[in-house]
Amino acid sequence: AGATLQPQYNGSYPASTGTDAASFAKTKFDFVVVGGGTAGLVFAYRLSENPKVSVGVIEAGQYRPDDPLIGTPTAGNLLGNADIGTLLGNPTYDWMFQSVPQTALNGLVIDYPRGKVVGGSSAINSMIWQRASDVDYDNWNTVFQNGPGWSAQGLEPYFKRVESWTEPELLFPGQQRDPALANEHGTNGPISVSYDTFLTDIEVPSVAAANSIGIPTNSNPDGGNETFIALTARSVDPKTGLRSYAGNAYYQTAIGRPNLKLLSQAVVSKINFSKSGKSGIVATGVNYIVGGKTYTVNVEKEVILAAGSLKTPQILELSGVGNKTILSNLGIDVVLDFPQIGENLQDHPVTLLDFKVKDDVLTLDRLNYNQTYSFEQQVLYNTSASGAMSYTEAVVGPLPLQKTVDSSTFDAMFSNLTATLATQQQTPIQKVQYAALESMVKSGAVGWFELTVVPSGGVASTAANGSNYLTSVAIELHPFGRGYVHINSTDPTVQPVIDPKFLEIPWDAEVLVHGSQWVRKWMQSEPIAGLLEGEITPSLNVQSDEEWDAYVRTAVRTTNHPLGTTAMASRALGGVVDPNLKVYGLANVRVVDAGIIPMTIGVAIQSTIYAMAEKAADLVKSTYGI
Ligand SMILES: Cc1cc2nc3c(=O)[nH]c(=O)nc-3n(C[C@H](O)[C@H](O)[C@H](O)COP(=O)(O)OP(=O)(O)OC[C@H]3O[C@@H](n4cnc5c(N)ncnc54)[C@H](O)[C@@H]3O)c2cc1C
Repeated sequence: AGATLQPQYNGSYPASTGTDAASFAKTKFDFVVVGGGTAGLVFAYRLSENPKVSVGVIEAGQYRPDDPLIGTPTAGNLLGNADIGTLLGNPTYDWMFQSVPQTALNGLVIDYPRGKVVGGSSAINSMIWQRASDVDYDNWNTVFQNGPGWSAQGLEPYFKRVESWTEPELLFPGQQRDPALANEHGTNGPISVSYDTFLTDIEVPSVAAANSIGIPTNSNPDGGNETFIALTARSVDPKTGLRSYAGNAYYQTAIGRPNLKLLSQAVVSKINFSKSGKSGIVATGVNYIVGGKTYTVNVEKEVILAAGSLKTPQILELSGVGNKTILSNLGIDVVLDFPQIGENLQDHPVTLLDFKVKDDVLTLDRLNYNQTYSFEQQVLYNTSASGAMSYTEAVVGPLPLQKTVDSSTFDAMFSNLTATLATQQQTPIQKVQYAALESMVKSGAVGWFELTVVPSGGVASTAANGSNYLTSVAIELHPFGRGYVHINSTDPTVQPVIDPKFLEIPWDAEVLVHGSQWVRKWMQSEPIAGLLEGEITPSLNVQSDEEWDAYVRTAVRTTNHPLGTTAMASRALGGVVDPNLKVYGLANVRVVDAGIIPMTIGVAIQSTIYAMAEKAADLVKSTYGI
C-alpha cells in the first residue's frame, strides 16, 4: 500500500544537455561555473543573459527535468519512508556525505545529504523559504567588514529579484493580512514563492498552542524581524504544484541560449593555475572527469566555484590552494598557502521529538497506509495541484532564547558560556563572531532556537503502519561550534572529511536541551495537546536536564545548512573571499555558494543563497561592463 506516484521517472533523460565532454572541452568560455546547483545556476543564468558572454557549467549530477520525485512537494522528502521513492539517501540525487564521528555525541555520525543533480540542493531540499532578521545580514557589513552592499538593505533588491510571490490564502491563528508582507517580495523573478493551500489537522492547533504560552504569530516574518511563529513561504509554484528550484526556474528557462552550455555527469577534479604572468596566480581552466577520462576546459575570464560549502573547499585544496600542511602531506603542490579554506564550518544542529497522534486526526501518515486516501490525493494533486501531495512544512518559529528559558537559567547559561569562551584560543574571525553572538543573544530580539512541526512520523522513530504521528523539532540557529571540511585524499571522488563539531561547546547542548524541553511544553499545551496520544521519543522517562542532555547527544542531526567554509570577510579577519566574492590571492577565481556566508543566520538559507548569487552576477557584470 502507498501513494500511487511512480517511483522513478521513466522518461528518457537527455544524455547531455546539448553538449558532451569532448566538445565542452573545446568550447571557449568566458566563465566556467563549477557546480550546477542553487547558486551556480543563478549565476550562469544571469551572466548568459548577454548573448556575447559565454558560460559553461559543469555539474556532477544528472539533468532530470520533470522528475516527479523532485517536483512533487511531499514525494521525495517528507514521505521518504513511503514506497514512492526518496531523494535523500538515493545516490541518483544525493552525494550522501557523512560526518566524522562526533566527539560530543558519543561518536554519532551525522548524515549530510547534498544535492547531486542539476539544481543541486535546491532540487532535494524541504522548500522552506525564509528571510532572516536584518541583523544577520547587517553583520556581513559591519562585523565581517564587507561594506554596505552586503547588508539587509543592500540585499533586499536581490531577494526580490529572485521571487514571483503569491500571497497566502490560508491564515494561521493570530495572523493578519499585512500589506507590508507583499512589499517585501518580488513578483517577476524566476522562483515561485507561495504558501501551503492544504494543511493537516495539526498546524492550526500547534500555532494556537504556541500563542497560548506566550508566542505571538508574526504576520510579516520577512520584514526584517524573523522572530515568533509564522506561516512560512515555500518555493512551490502554486499553479502547477511543483517545486520551483534552480533547475527548472533558472536553468531550464535558459536552456536554448547558444552561449550557455551545461555539462552534466562530469566531476571537476581541479583548477589549473599559471603563476608566470604579472597578474599573479591566474586560473587557466579546470579539469573534469567523465567516464574515467580527464578533460581540460580553458577559461577566458574567470572560474566560478559553486560546488557548495562542502565541495568547493575540496576543489580548492585539490588545486593546491589551502592549508600547506594538509596539501604537502598528500603530495599536492602548494599554489597558495591558505589555512582558512575549509575552516569556519557552521550549521544548524537539530533535535526531534515524536508524538503519537489520535487515530481520527489527519496527518500525512494517512498517505502511507490508506490507499483510498492516497489515490484521492494523487488525483487531486494531478488535477488541481493541491491537497496533501502539495504539502510542505508550514509552521516555523525562530524564538529568542529568553522566550524559552527563565532569566536565572539564561544568566547561568550565559556565565557558563563566557567561562568556556575564556578558555578557548580563538581565531580573529571567531573573536568577532562570538562578540556579535553574545550581543545578539543578550538583546533578546533575535531567533535563537526554531521550532517547527512535521505532520508525520518516522522522523525520530519508526512509524507503525496505520498510526498517525507528528514530529516537532528544535533547531539551534546561532551555535558557537565551529568545525571544518578538508581533504584527506587526492581522489576528487572521495568525500572530504566533514567535522561540524556539534555540541562541543556546552552552551550549544544547553540551547538544544532547553529548546527540546520547551517543545514538550508546547505539545502539552491546548489545543494541540488534545489531539495527541502521547510522546514517543524521547518519552516521558526523560525529565531532568541531565536526561535531556543525554537524549540530545544521541539525537542531533543537521538541518542541512552547512556554510562558512570560504567565508566572505576582510583579510585581516581571515576571510577567504572579498566583498566581490574573489578568493584572496587568486586573480580570477570567485566562490558563489553557501560557503561564503560568514556566520549562521536565524533561518533556513536557500533564499539567502539565491539572493547572494543574484548579487554576485551583478558584481561580475559591472566588473566587465557586461
Ligand atoms: C535535504 C535538504 C533540505 C534542505 N531544506 C531546506 C529548506 O527547506 N529551506 C532552505 O532554505 N534551505 C534548505 N536546505 C539548504 C539549501 O537547499 C542549501 O543550503 C542550498 O541549496 C545550497 O546551495 P549551494 O549553491 O551552496 O550548493 P548546492 O545547491 O548543493 O550546489 C552545489 C552543486 O555542485 C555540484 N558539485 C559539487 N562538487 C562538484 C564537482 N566536483 N564537480 C561538478 N559538480 C559538483 C553538486 O552536485 C551540486 O549540484 C536544505 C538542504 C538539504 C540538503
